[in-house]
Amino acid sequence: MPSEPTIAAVLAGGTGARMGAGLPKQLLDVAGKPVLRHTLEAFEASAAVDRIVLVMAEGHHEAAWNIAKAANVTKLSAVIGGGATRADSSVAAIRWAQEAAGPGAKLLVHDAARMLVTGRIIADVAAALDEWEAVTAAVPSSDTVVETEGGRITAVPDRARLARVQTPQGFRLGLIAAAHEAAAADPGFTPTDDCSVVLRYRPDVPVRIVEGAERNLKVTGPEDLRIAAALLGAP
Ligand SMILES: Nc1ccn([C@@H]2O[C@H](COP(=O)(O)OP(=O)(O)OP(=O)(O)O)[C@@H](O)[C@H]2O)c(=O)n1
Ligand SMILES: C[C@](O)(CO)[C@H](O)COP(=O)(O)O
Repeated sequence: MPSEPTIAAVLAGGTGARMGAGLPKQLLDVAGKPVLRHTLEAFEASAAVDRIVLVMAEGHHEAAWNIAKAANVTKLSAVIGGGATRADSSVAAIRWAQEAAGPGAKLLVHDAARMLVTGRIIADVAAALDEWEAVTAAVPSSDTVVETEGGRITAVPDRARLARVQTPQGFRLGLIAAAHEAAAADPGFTPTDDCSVVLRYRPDVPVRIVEGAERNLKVTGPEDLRIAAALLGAP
């Protein structure tokens, strides 16, 4: 019996306002290639991924297809529009995946901005979905992280219990679709990732952690572009 497909949902639907470049940061060059190309190449190269759906800001779909073509990304099946928030863009990808595959399919949701994701992380997240329904890459916190209010520290959680969450985050499609459907009816909840949607609406489902990597950084501001270039050994 053929196994369920694995679909990578690459999210590039944001404005990139914190980059201040006036265009989506995924179109900026790092080490001679757009951020988006680095990310697409990682998923293209992964034997764990069958198809890619790219969520792209409106007005930039043609540019995205051109980047994929230049990189010979044959797994890219669709470029679709996103939403006002990251969660809305996730939902757009989930809806596309539901049309393309059954509820047992694996969906790997990834920030296009995490352009240095490794093949090992992608493979580990996909493999963990053979056993678990929800999985995320994460790294331990080497900083002490505090809770704050009004410029004052209100709590210092035990660092040993903290991790910094990355993407890809992997889900069985039926689970993440149902969790986001429940979240849509809750206007007071603005999740910053997809695992928090599962934790809130399917608390019975454990969210498994697999080892991420410090190099799997999220390109958010201008200095992240310089860090990513340095990690790639660019002059
Ligand atoms: N409406 C949105 C918002 C974010 N994202 C994607 O989610 C990832 C993480 O978001 P972030 O780094 O915050 O991206 P931006 O929203 O682009 O940046 P900013 O917050 O500076 O506007 C990015 O790959 C971004 O493109 C998305 O697909 N749709
Ligand atoms: C999903 C994420 O990358 C996990 O760290 C992060 O929450 C995305 O946040 P952003 O505000 O959309 O950059």
